[in-house]
Amino acid sequence: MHTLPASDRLNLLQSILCAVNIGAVVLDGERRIVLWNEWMIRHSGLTNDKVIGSDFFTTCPGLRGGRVDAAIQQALYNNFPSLLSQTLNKAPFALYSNALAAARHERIQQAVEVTPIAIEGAPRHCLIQINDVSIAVAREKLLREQTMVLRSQTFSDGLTGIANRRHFDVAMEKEHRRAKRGGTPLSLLMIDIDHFKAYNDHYGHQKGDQCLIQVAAALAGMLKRPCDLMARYGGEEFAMILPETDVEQATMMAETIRARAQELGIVHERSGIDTHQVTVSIGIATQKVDAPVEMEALIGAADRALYQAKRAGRNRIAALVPA
Ligand SMILES: Nc1nc2c(ncn2[C@@H]2O[C@H](COP(=O)(O)OP(=O)(O)OP(=O)(O)O)[C@@H](O)[C@H]2O)c(=O)[nH]1
Repeated sequence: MHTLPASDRLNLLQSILCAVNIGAVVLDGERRIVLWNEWMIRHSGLTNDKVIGSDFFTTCPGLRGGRVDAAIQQALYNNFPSLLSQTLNKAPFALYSNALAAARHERIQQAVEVTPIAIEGAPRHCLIQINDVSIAVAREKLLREQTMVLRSQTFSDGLTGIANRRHFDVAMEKEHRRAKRGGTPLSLLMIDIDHFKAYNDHYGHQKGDQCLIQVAAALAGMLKRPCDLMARYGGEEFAMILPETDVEQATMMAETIRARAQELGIVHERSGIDTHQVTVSIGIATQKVDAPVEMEALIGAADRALYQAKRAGRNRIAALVPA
């Protein structure tokens, strides 16, 4: 087997340390820098004549007392290697991909590994390896953002932008459970645009869509508390979940919504009412604190109340207590 003489082997090792695409720093037992490879020079701007032999924490003062410091102690004094998670440690070393990034203080994203090194006849040293994980971090960030967008799309209605039926189902179940557990009232409003088929037939589907968008935005804008939810329940029907709201408060809210929809002044020649405006009918159901019901019973009661409001002439509200 052909082996290189010791001096050539050293040269080879040095060339490898220059060529590798990671940062490599070696500290002696006194935490003095004994190796600072080309990658480190390129990305730190600190040359070997400045760093070799110097105290590591004088050269990198920002690292004193932090996780890298603890990892170095673990390696030198306890002989334990450490891998510093990128998410917890962001970018500990002042390393930059180029001069522009340095001017903007945009550090390379880093994964840092600290390993103890045994050297024959000398106190233990440690090797610090720094990997540039900027691309992986950027990709992760993009994926997270895309997931957020997808999630919000999954829960919002494509036409009106308010919560969709799926969102309603999830929120309703959560609020129903919360009301039962906390012993609080829970109200549900079913809101339906009156004579909407006639509106579509008279003005066309596109105008119908515009009407839905306008009504949805106006009604959703009336919610005041973060746990209230207005959703498109289906077609021209909306549902409003009002946690911690008793029947009197829900009735007041429904009446305000009915009036607000009419105030929008959307012309509807076939509305069947003298003012020829788009109106809504609203069914209210409230689950009382002392008489909790199944969720389906609450939704059913709101539906029946809506039907009552329609039967009574539309542009009005009706309330039912579920049993
Ligand atoms: N433009 C538009 N129309 C829709 C949409 N979804 C449902 N509709 C229409 O909404 C209308 C609902 O009609 P109906 O259920 O008969 O009720 P209505 O005419 O509003 O009558 P009442 O509810 O009894 O006052 C139908 O003509 C549907 O085509 C939509 O996304 N866009």
